[in-house]
Amino acid sequence: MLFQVEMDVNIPPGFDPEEAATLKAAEKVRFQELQKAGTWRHIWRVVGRYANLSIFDVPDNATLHELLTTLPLYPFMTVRVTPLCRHPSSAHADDR
Ligand SMILES: O=C(O)CC1=CCC(=O)O1
Repeated sequence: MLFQVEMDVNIPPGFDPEEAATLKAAEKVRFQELQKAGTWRHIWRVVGRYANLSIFDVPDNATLHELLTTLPLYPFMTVRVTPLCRHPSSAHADDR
């Protein structure tokens, strides 16, 4: 199942910069694992915001929930999820 996921990251002012850097590095590592696995299919920066717009490919809602809530930056994120399905005009066989 495909999902559009928009993540806004809000690290509060005054948060320890070293801890923030550690969390960002851990987030990148987790992202790269999930990208290699084909689970985190796409990511784009949202212009002008500390936010990304991503496409996830996961078996079900519960898997996505587990995955998102265990991301290192999750405690600082506002997450919006939009379930997607294949458009009848799509030429991409891997859209599901
Ligand atoms: O920078 C972000 O939008 C948060 C994030 C998600 C994956 C990653 O590497 O950083």
